[in-house]
Formats: sequence, structure tokens, C-alpha cells
Amino acid sequence: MKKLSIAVLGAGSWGTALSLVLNSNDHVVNLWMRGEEQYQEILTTGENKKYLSGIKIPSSIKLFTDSIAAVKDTDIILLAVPTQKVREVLKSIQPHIKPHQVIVNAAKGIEQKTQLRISEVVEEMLPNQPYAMLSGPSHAEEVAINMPTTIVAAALKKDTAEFVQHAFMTSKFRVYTNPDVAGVELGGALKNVIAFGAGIADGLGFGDNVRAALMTRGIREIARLGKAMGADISTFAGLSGIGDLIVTCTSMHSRNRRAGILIGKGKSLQETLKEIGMVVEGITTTNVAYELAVKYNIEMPITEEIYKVLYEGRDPKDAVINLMTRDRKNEMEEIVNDSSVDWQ
Ligand SMILES: NC(=O)C1=CN([C@@H]2O[C@H](COP(=O)(O)OP(=O)(O)OC[C@H]3O[C@@H](n4cnc5c(N)ncnc54)[C@H](O)[C@@H]3O)[C@@H](O)[C@H]2O)C=CC1
Ligand SMILES: O=C(CO)COP(=O)(O)O
Repeated sequence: MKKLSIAVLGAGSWGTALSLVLNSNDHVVNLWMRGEEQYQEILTTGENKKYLSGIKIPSSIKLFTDSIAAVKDTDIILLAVPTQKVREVLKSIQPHIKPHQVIVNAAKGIEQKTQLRISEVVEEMLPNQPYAMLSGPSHAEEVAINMPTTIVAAALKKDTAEFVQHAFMTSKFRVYTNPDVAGVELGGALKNVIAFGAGIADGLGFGDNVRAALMTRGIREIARLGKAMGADISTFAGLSGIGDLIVTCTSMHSRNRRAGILIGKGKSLQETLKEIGMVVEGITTTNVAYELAVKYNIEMPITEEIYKVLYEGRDPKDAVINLMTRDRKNEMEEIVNDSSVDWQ
């Protein structure tokens, strides 16, 4: 593939790790960060200490604090900032974006004030701009040291998905395509809620049985909401669904899981966020997911309990009791896949 020029907006752990992947593919990489201090640190030490310590950032990755300069003449603009900041970052570069530039989103969440997925935010701000969502089981800490990783590039148009697949794929970073943008975006966002809950269970001292139950029942409620919102439920059985749910619920790299563990151990939300020091998307996504469940009239008992722990002061131990003592159910009732999402 022809070497591309790619702007990576956001130099947190994920933006930095993806810059390394793209750099290893010999693309020109413009890594943008908003802080002068962070810029100076990476420039002088060759390391992004706060977000990805111990990883050398090659000098071939160009550093920027001016987002307009970073996106100029690039083929791809990769969004790697927290979900709630995507609109603000896009706004700052909006007049400078050319119609051919592919927006690739790596943020896993739903905009809180609008309940929009990121593809919908991008479409609202930049109608008809080519767009892909990159999502799947992929902790930055492992990607940055070249551990084999698989991920999905979802786009409505096949050529956009394949373009992004080519751009990112290396022998250590395998990219699949998928036409179900809604499913991939929702899977990536909603798994963080369940991972946070799995962390709470760990923090309370529960074991592997509870974690497995939360993952299995969690993907069911994610799929139920996803289906109501237009996704193909088979996507939730893929890398961006159950794949990402597994890694986030089991890995100590997961900020969502680690945040849950601290809450389960009795720390306040404020103490927890301070200790993690990076974005914990599941906190806001719990709020949006709860509202969406009400709006679409979807049963999401795990999400509801986590919402009540986070926002209504429910004791996590009571949340577990509530989940265990719900009405008796038949596991096989529920979802039938009658949606069919295909390339446009
Ligand atoms: N860390 C990981 O392993 C993965 C993260 N993601 C997703 O990527 C997104 C970003 O996450 P991380 O890089 O991990 O977060 P992070 O907390 O490591 O870094 C966030 C970055 O965004 C910057 N930022 C915050 N507010 C900003 C604003 N208003 N304008 C511009 N930049 C701002 C911060 O300075 C920081 O550089 C999240 O949605 C996350 O779910 C997805 C896959 C893997
Ligand atoms: O999405 C991720 C891994 O695929 C990262 O999850 P955390 O934000 O919980 O660290």
C-alpha cells in the first residue's frame, strides 16, 4: 500500500500506541497533543511517561500542539481522545478538513448530552465524510510492545473499511472489516459498563464465577439494546463485542475494571478517578446506557444496578443481591437475529 500521512489526535495511551503501529507501517504520523508540557516531555525524553511509560517513541513520529497543522495534508484523521471531547476536538479542525480525509474513531463511548454514537456526531458535523470505527480487544500497553492484537475497522462503505484495514494492519496488528458501524460502536462503548461492574465484583471479593456470569449476561443485555438501536446482533459475538468484553473484564490493564475494583473496595468515585488518572469511559457510558435502556424499553439489569451504585448511592453488595434474586428466567428466551446489516 502507498504510504499515507496520518494525523493522530490525542496522545493518551491509545493514541500513542496506535501511532507506533502506524509508524511501523512507515506512514507519516503526526501525533497531536494539547499540552505544551507533554510535548516538551516527549520531545526531550522520547517517552510519554504519564500515559505509556517505558515505551520509546521514535523521532520519526512528528509531534504537534497545533491540531490544524497536524491534520493538514493528511489522508486519515484518527480520533483518540475521550468520547466526551470528540466534538470539541473536531470543532477546532472542522473548517480545515477536506472531503477525502477519512475520519477514524478510536474512542469507545456515546456522547452523553446527545446520546449519539461517534459516527453520528461526525455525520452531524461533517456530512458524508468517510468514517470508520476502530474497535476490539486491544490494550495500549500490549499493542505498544507488539503483542499480537486483533481489531475491527467498521465502515458503512466497504472501500473505506478496507482502506483503514490496509493502513493499520501489520503482522502483529490484525484488522478485520465489518459493515455494522452501530454494532461495533455500541459494543465498544457498552462493554466498559460491564467491565466496571466486573471490577466492582472483584473489589467485593467475588470470584471467577461472578465475572463469567457478568460477561455472559452482560453481552446479552448489550445485544438487546444494540438490536433495538439498529445493530446486527452477530457483531456482539465478534471481536468488538464479546472479544473486547472478555479482555476488559479480565485484564489489569483495563482502567474500567480497575476503577470498578476500587469502588468495590469502598473508595469514592472521586478518589477512584484520581487514582486511575486516565479516562474511565464506563462511568459516563453507564449513565447514557441507562437512559437508552429506558428510552428503548430494554431490560438491562446489570447496567441498571451499576447505574444505581454510581449515581444513586446503592451499596454494591445490595446490587449483587438484587441481580441474584431477580425473577426466574429461561436463558433461551430473548433475542432473535432478524436484522441484516450490509455494506452500502
Ligand atoms: N487505552 C487503551 O488501551 C484503549 C483506549 N481506547 C479508547 O481510546 C479513547 C482514549 O483513551 P486513552 O488514550 O486510553 O485515554 P487516556 O486517558 O490515556 O488519554 C486521553 C488523552 O486525551 C487527551 N484529552 C483529554 N481531554 C482532551 C481535550 N479536551 N482535548 C484534547 N485532548 C484531550 C488527554 O490529554 C490525553 O492525552 C477512549 O475512548 C478509550 O476508551 C480504545 C482502545 C484501547
Ligand atoms: O478498550 C480497551 C481495550 O480494548 C481499553 O479498556 P479500558 O478503557 O478499560 O482500559
